[in-house]
Amino acid sequence: MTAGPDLAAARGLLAGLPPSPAVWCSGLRKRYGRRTAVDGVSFTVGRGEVLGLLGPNGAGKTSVIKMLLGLVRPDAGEVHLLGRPGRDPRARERVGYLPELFRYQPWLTAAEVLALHVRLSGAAVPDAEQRDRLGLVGLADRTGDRVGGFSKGMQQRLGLAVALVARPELVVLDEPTSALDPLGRADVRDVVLGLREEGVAVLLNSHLIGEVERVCDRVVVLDRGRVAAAGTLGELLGRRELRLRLTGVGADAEARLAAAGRLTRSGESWTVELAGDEGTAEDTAEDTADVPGLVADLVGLGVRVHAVEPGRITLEERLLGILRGDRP
Ligand SMILES: Nc1ncnc2c1ncn2[C@@H]1O[C@H](COP(=O)(O)OP(=O)(O)OP(=O)(O)O)[C@@H](O)[C@H]1O
Repeated sequence: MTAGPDLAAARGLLAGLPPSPAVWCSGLRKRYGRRTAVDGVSFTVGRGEVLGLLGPNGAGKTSVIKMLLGLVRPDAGEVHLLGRPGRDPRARERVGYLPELFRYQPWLTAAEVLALHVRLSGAAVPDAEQRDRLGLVGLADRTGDRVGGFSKGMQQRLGLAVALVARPELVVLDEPTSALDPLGRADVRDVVLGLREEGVAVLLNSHLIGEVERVCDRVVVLDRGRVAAAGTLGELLGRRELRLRLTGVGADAEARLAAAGRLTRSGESWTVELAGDEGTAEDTAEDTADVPGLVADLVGLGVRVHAVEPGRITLEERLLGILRGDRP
């Protein structure tokens, strides 16, 4: 008896399935002494997805990240990274990690730190590509300088280059912008968006909610070691709105407004709830609805348009609501 045809059939079936998620964790639990830091946390990060981990100080974010990466042993729960069990050291081969706190050997230059990490990872990354990574994080003109003389922000940029240098399929960034100036934060935002375009998954732990709102596809909110909320920004923040101040609205114009979405009115102020909106907050309402077309139609119907303003609640407002226990 040969196993050939069965094996081939099984391979065929597997090949037809979607790739395993970049991160899959279930029932993660961790106690430190009598304190429960993480209490039954489960979530996934899809391939090429940017997931934001949010929550107040001490919520368990860094503990979860360390359990995912095998740096802290969970008391319970399971982890799979890129389709391999977390216990398997090969699971971490294609994972880049920027820790919250780290220090590189101060006597090494930035290029040497990168070369060292390439060697540790076992990946074959040519020198030119390593230099590119330093350029990407804004250190192109400091490659030959010793890390001991780097500012905190420059060290964090180098940490990001280290996380990215071995061509990871999953990048875990624990507070990547805590030491960065606004320009540096914008750079990291661009780096994360670039990774998503390349199909690299990113798990981002950040207290800068605006940053999370701009780059993340989905968000997991931790509170006292548990998942307090999870979902896409569209799901967490609700539908986007278009607020208009209009005069001279006749029946035809009102019908045109109602065709764009659910309509409410208070005097001259009209609010249209835009339908079918699941994008990141980077997109504005104008991206998902034909706002110029709507305005042109209204003007054509004799309406005077005084103001048009896209809006919805911010992630910060929603996060505070979740942590206070408000219903969505
Ligand atoms: N090594 C440790 N020993 C004892 N307690 C710990 C340890 N690491 C974390 N804790 C505790 O676990 C809880 C969660 O900590 P963790 O660092 O995971 O939170 P966090 O959400 O990352 O917080 P922050 O936003 O302040 O970085 C806290 O109560 C913390 O005191």
